[in-house]
Amino acid sequence: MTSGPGRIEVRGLTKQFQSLKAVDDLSFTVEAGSVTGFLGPNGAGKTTTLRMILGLITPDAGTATIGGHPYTALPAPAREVGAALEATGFHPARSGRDHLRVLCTVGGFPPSRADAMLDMVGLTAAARRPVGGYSLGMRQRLALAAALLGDPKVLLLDEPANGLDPQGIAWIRQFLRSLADEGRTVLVSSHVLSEMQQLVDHVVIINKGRAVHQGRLADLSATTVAVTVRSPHTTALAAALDRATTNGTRIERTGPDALSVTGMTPADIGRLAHTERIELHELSPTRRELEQLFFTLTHHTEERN
Ligand SMILES: Nc1ncnc2c1ncn2[C@@H]1O[C@H](COP(=O)(O)OP(=O)(O)OP(=O)(O)O)[C@@H](O)[C@H]1O
Repeated sequence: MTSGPGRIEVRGLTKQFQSLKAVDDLSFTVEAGSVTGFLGPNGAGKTTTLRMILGLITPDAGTATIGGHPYTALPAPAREVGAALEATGFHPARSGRDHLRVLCTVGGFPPSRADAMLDMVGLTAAARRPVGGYSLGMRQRLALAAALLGDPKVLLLDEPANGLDPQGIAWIRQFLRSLADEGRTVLVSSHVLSEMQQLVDHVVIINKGRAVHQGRLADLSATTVAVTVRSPHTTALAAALDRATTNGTRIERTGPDALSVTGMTPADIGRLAHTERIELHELSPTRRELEQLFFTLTHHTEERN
């Protein structure tokens, strides 16, 4: 099997808890150099999948590999994969710095990594304070620092933006982007889709344990992009658009001087208006929010079930 370094491959992964199929024949691939959002509503099976990728739960069927190997078969897993599954499990009386230094000892990393990572996640000022006094956002940063200690090629983060304020979300967005730009694989789960819109470039969307969509976020938005067109001559414009349309084009009148056009680019519409000598007052694409797309996708799967 050929597999690039850092590529995560999930094939037919299935896990049943009593009568509940938490993960159901799930397959997806995450490439190095990207930030991929692993998205789905509460209970969709995201954490269970991450735990199976990390060898913490045994699947009933299917495989999950990192760089072509199951996690448990990696020669130095802590140096290859960093994971932050939940920002709990910290000893409340221990300082953030001591917490990371313990992990350095366990993982065989030089103790200097602890301070370097605290600096990287912006926790240097709080490094010597007990973790018990940290906010949820600070714990998220500490969990991220812990995941990065071994300088791993692959990062698996479960809801890393949870508890961060808008400034923190902006920070993590840039931080994860820079990690991906260094060639790392970053897989980030979330059920808060609005947080992910600016953060990820690829998405794997799951619902009830099954994949409902995967691909580039840009492609997902582009498929449903609508163009708002304003003109004092909407009737003439609609007629011209109608003559020029292909199968996938939809023209809706959204106001006395406005049309919404799906299936044509702003450039196509502008060119046509120019040729037909129709005055335009606005020509703007309106991308559907990820959240709205997500509800459409999960609603469709529910209808199928
Ligand atoms: N150990 C377990 N025993 C029984 N059921 C479980 C167990 N772990 C998870 N589940 C159930 O499996 C389903 C999927 O849970 P999972 O935590 O993977 O979802 P999730 O997408 O991560 O959700 P959230 O966003 O709420 O964390 C849920 O219905 C959950 O209650």
